Amino acid sequence: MLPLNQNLQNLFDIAQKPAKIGIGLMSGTSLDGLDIALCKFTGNGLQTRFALLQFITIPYPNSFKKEVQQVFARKTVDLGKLTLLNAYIGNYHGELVLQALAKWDIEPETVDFIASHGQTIYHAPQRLHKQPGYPNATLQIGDGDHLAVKTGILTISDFRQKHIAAGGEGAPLALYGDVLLGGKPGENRILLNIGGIANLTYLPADGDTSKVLCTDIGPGNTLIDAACREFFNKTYDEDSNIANSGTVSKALLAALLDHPFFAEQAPKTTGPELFNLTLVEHVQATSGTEDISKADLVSTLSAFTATAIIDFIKTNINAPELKVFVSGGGARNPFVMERLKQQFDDIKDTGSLGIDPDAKEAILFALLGNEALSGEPVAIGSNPAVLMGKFSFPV
Ligand SMILES: Nc1ncnc2c1ncn2[C@@H]1O[C@H](COP(=O)(O)OP(=O)(O)OP(=O)(O)O)[C@@H](O)[C@H]1O
Ligand SMILES: CC(=O)N[C@H]1[C@@H]2OC[C@@H](O2)[C@@H](O)[C@@H]1O[C@H](C)C(=O)O
Repeated sequence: MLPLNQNLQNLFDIAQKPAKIGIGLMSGTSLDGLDIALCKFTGNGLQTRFALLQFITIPYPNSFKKEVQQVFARKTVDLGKLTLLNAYIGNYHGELVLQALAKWDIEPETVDFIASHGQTIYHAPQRLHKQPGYPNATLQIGDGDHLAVKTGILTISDFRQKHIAAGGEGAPLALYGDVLLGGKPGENRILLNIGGIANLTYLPADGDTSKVLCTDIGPGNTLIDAACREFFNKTYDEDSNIANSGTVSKALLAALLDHPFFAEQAPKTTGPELFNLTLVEHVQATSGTEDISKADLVSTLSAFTATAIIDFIKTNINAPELKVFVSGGGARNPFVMERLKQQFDDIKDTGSLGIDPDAKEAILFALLGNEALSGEPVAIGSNPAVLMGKFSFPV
C-alpha cells in the first residue's frame, strides 16, 4: 500500500484522536464580529462531551462592516467586490484566529481543527426565490483554504451546502448541536437563539426525535439593528434604551405579523433578504403608519421580534411545563426578554445548561467539525442525516 500524503496522514491521525481541540467560528447576520470558541471534544454523536476552553468575540471595525454590507443580502452586487471579499474574509478570519490564540497563549500547532461558518451573504431558500427549477440555495464566503494556509490548521468550512444537497434549506444547523448537547429526558425544552434571525429547537421530554422541531421563526435583532443604524446612527439598541423611550404601534405590529412567512409551515428559514427596512417601509405604507416616530418604530420592531417568537411557540409547540433556554445577542435585549418572560414561566439563558449564550453558535460549528472528522450521520426525523463541511489543508 502506498503511504498517505502528509495532509491525509494528518487528517487520519486527527480523526483518530480520542480527544480533539477544535475552534468554532461564527460570523452571524448581525455582522457584529467574529465569534471564536476553542473547545475540547471527546466522543461524537449522542456520546459527545465538550468543554469550552476559551471564547472571544472580536468586533469588526466599521470599515469592514461597510464593505460586507455592500454585498450582504443584496440581490444585485458588484461581483468583483464579492470575489475579493471571499478571499479577504478567509484570510482575515485566519488572522483573527491567530490573534485570539496569541491572547490565550496557545500555540496553533496544539489545535486540531478549525470549523468555520464563514459569512452568509445571501440565503435563498425556494420559499424566497420562487424560481422554478432552482433548488434551495445559500452562500457563505470566507474561503476555508485561506484560513488553513494562514493558520496552518486543518480547516473545515462551508457546512450548509451538504444540508441543501440532501434536501434541507441549509439552516438552521442548530438542530444537530441542540439534539447532541441540549436535550434532557423528562424535560420539554426549547433552545431559542435570538441572533439576527430568531430560531429554535424543540426537544421533547420523551426523547422522540420524530417530534424534534428546529426552525427559523422570523426576525431576531436584524430589523431593530437596521432601524438603529438608519435612524439613530447606532449599531444596535443598547439595553433597549430607544425601544423603551417609544410606544408600540399596534397597527404596525399587527400588519407586520400578518406577513405570509408566519403562516408557512415549519421548518422554514429566512434572513435579512426578506426581513429588511424595505419590507418595513412597505408595511408602514399599507397600514397607514408611516408617520410614527423613529423611537416608536424601534419599539414596534422590538415587540415584533418578541411577539413572533411567542406566537410561534404557542401555535406550534403543545407541550406542558416548557423550559425555554435563550442564547444569542437578543438574550441581552431587555425589551424583548421582558415580553418573553411575561409568557413563559420557566425561561433562562443557556448558561444554565453550561453553554455560554454568546458562544453557542460558534460551539455548534466546532461540534459540526468534530462530527465531520469522526461522527456518523445522525437521523433526526426527516432532517437530512449528513455529515457537513469541506476540508481545507494547510499545505
Ligand atoms: N445590551 C444589549 N442590548 C440590546 N441588544 C443587544 C445587547 N447586546 C447585544 N444585543 C443584540 O445582539 C446582536 C448580536 O447578536 P448575535 O451576536 O447573536 O448575532 P449573530 O451571531 O450575528 O446572529 P445570527 O444568529 O443571526 O447569525 C446585536 O446586534 C444586538 O442587536
Ligand atoms: C443562512 C444563515 O446564515 N442562517 C443563520 C441565520 O442566523 C440565525 C438563523 O439565521 C439560522 O438559521 C442560521 O444560523 C444558525 C447558526 C443555524 O444554522 O442554526
